[in-house]
Amino acid sequence: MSAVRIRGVGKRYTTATGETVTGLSPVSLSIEPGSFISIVGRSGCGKSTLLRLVAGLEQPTAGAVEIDGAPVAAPPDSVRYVFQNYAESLLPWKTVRENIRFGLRHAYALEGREADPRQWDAVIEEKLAEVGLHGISGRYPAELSGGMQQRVAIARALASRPRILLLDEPFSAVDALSRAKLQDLLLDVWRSHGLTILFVTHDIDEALYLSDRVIVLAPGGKGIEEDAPVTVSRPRDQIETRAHETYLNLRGEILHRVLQEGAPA
Ligand SMILES: Nc1ncnc2c1ncn2[C@@H]1O[C@H](COP(=O)(O)OP(=O)(O)OP(=O)(O)O)[C@@H](O)[C@H]1O
Repeated sequence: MSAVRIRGVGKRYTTATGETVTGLSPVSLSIEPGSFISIVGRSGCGKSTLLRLVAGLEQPTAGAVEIDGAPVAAPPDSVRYVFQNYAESLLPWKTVRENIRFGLRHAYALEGREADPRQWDAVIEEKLAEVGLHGISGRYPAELSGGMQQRVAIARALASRPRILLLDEPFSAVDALSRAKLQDLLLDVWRSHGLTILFVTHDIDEALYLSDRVIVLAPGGKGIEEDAPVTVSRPRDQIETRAHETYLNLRGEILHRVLQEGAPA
C-alpha cells in the first residue's frame, strides 16, 4: 500500500478581494513507504500548497489525499511538518528542551504510555545527539544559528515518532556548508527511522542529491510537469554523487526543462 496517495488533488483559493486563484491544478501521485520524494518548480507553482494538503493543514477543492489508505481530514498523527522558518516549526518562547518535550508528550499520549518525566531529559539529550547537538537544551531557538534551529526542528519532529516527514524548504536560509551537512543528517535520520519524506525545495541539486524521485511542478499551478526517478546509488556522497554521470545528466534534463518554461523567474 502507498504511504501517501494523492488522487486528483487540486486547490483553488479565494482571496480577501473575492478573486479565485489556482493554487494547484489536480495532481495524482502515489508515494511508496520509505521513499524520499522532492517537489521542485518555480515560485508560485503550488509546492507548499501540495505539502499543506498532504499535511491536512488545508483541504483540497478537488480530489482527496490518503495516508496509509485513510482519507486525510485533519493533520494525521503519523505526519510531521518542518517549515523553512524555525518560528513556525518551534515554539520560540520555549527552550529547546521544552520544545522537544512537547514532541515526546505527543508520542507518549498517542501510544497510551505513562510518561515518566524523570526519563525525559535523557531522551531529549538522545534526540539532540541524533541531530548532532549537545549542551544546548537550555537555550531558546533565537539563540541558535539557522542550521542549529533546523536540527532542533528535526529532533522535535522525530521525538513524536512520525512515519511521514514533510519539509518545506527547510535549509534555504542556511549557509552552503551547513546546508550540505543538514542534507546528510536528513538522509541519516530518513534511513535510521525508515521515514517516508516529502521535501519541497527550489534547489534542483538538493532535490537530486536527496531523493528517489523528483517531481517537477509546472508554473502557475498547472500540475505535474515531470516525475523523474533518481537512479543514482546510495549511500550518497556530497562530492562523488554530484559528479556522477547519471546525476549530471538528470540535472541537465531537469534544469533545461525548468529554464525553458516561459514564465518569469
Ligand atoms: N492562502 C492563500 N490565498 C490565496 N492564494 C494563495 C494562498 N496560498 C497560496 N496561494 C497562491 O497559490 C499559488 C501557489 O502558492 P504556493 O505557496 O503553493 O507556491 P510555491 O510553489 O510553494 O511558491 P514558493 O516557491 O514561492 O514558496 C500562488 O499563486 C499563491 O499566490
